[in-house]
Amino acid sequence: MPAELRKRKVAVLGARSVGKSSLIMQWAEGCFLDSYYPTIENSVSKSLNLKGVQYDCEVIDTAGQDEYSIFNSRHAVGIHGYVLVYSVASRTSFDMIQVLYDKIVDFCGVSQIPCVIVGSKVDLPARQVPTEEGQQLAKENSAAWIETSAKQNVNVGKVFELCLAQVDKQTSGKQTEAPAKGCTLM
Ligand SMILES: Nc1nc2c(ncn2[C@@H]2O[C@H](COP(=O)(O)OP(=O)(O)OP(=O)(O)O)[C@@H](O)[C@H]2O)c(=O)[nH]1
Repeated sequence: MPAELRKRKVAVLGARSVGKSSLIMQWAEGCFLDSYYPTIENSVSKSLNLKGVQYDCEVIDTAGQDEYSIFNSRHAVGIHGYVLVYSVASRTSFDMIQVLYDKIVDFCGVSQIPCVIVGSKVDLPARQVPTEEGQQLAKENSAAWIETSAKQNVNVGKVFELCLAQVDKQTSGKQTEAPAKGCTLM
């Protein structure tokens, strides 16, 4: 019997240079680049099979945000789930996570969104954001949470597995079409 198919569109957001593109590239292509090229916008597709379900994923890599960035409706319309990335070596990027989360729920008119909060670059020695603070932020927003290194390929696959699980948890789990308008309602 063919596996059940679920189509999922995921947006990856966060401050500039936190490693969004690197995370996606490591997940999709299995490679890492030390050089930095600011993203305008990009999308990557990949299929994966989890517990007998086939997920066809489209992942949107967005340009780095700051608190003054205007929220782009393309990052909410038709999106099933979110990956919000900060660098554990940047307190400013961590502070951006709640700002971004609030912008998304405000735009969508919902109280929570299927989301995984990611503390990236754990291989760097100069940590500014303790593990517990990341976990606490996720708890306060009913989000999943994980720390990663795209450079050392630590927990990269788990990011997207957690995101897909959050989507299934917060929707019927059966939805295969992206929402036609706005976010998935909670
Ligand atoms: N040490 C380390 N460096 C990383 C890691 N991930 C990304 N980088 C580096 O951080 C810089 C920025 O990475 P990008 O993936 O381009 O970051 P981004 O968030 O997509 O950046 P914007 O496009 O500006 O939003 C690059 O020089 C990467 O090589 C990591 O896990 N560890």
